Amino acid sequence: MKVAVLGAAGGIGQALSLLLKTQLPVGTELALYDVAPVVPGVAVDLSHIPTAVSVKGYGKDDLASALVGSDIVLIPAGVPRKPGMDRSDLFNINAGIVANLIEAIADNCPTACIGIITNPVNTTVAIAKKVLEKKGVYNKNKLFGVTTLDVIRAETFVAEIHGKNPAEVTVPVIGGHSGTTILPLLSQTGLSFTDEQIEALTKRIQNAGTEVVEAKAGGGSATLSMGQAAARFCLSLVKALQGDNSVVECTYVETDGNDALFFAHPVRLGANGVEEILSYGELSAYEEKAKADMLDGLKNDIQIGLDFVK
Ligand SMILES: NC(=O)C1=CN([C@@H]2O[C@H](COP(=O)(O)OP(=O)(O)OC[C@H]3O[C@@H](n4cnc5c(N)ncnc54)[C@H](O)[C@@H]3O)[C@@H](O)[C@H]2O)C=CC1
Ligand SMILES: O=C([O-])CC(=O)C(=O)O
Repeated sequence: MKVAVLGAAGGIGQALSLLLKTQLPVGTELALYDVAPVVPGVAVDLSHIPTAVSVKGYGKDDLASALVGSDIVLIPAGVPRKPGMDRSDLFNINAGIVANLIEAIADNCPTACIGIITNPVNTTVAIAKKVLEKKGVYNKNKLFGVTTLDVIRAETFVAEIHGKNPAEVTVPVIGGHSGTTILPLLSQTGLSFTDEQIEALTKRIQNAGTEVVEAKAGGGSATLSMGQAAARFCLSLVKALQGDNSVVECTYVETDGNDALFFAHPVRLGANGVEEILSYGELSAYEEKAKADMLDGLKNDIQIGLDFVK
């Protein structure tokens, strides 16, 4: 098994790479790529941790070598938000970065599962689809927008309110990954909430990225919690690729278009990536309305991505 992290020297990239070095199965190869000259150093640093996962750093001109043979490619490359910005304000810089990296994936490891972290996720995943299609290697079962951070935040905040261990709480989060497109399904937690709690919790989960951006006061956005979220997603994918058919994660994937072309759903993973897109079940009236209200915005975000690739 080979896992590549593109943008590995960044805030997310380093946290994620540390977690993967310590948690990937024995014998895994971890390839760390970044345009920042520190990346070989990050790899040497991690290589001193005594686990049976080999780590190698790849600089700016070595993208092809980093990618060849990869089974999973995770992409946290790109710029993060500063206070006052929306995720969509990152489009101008990050769209081109993602498109170039995806082209290289198409050329060097066209059958890899790709997890896109770079914002705006609602749009960058659509860019990836188009680039892969143009290269003739698109497989919708292997392209994922990583929305796991919304899930772990929802689990944390719900556990806090109910005085529970977060490990015992499950909250599906559907839709997209920005503002109101993030839709936590509190009705499916098996726990009860007042209307006021539902309103406040939903808003907190939707604005949690901004909560971090403001607290970091110009120093970036969520990196450590995102590292944890991406590691959870990657380890689930590894398990599934190795034959476990029972792994379910919420992730932003291409759907039949019932809601929008891309929509985060609970997804059963397997040896070929998406094994089955699971129904998100019945929504409460509050959730139905929240979904109806955000769909046009999400579809617009997706269209911007599709239109970006000529
Ligand atoms: N999906 C999600 O839930 C989340 C997504 N993000 C997004 O993740 C991205 C990265 O965030 P951070 O790690 O905090 O930023 P960062 O600035 O700390 O790291 C980004 C890294 O990407 C590298 N990079 C830039 N262009 C590159 C290229 N063409 N190829 C390879 N590497 C390249 C930079 O050198 C840097 O090391 C941002 O777009 C951010 O908005 C952040 C948090 C959550
Ligand atoms: O808010 C941001 O810009 C980063 C992000 O996607 C998150 O933390 O959910």
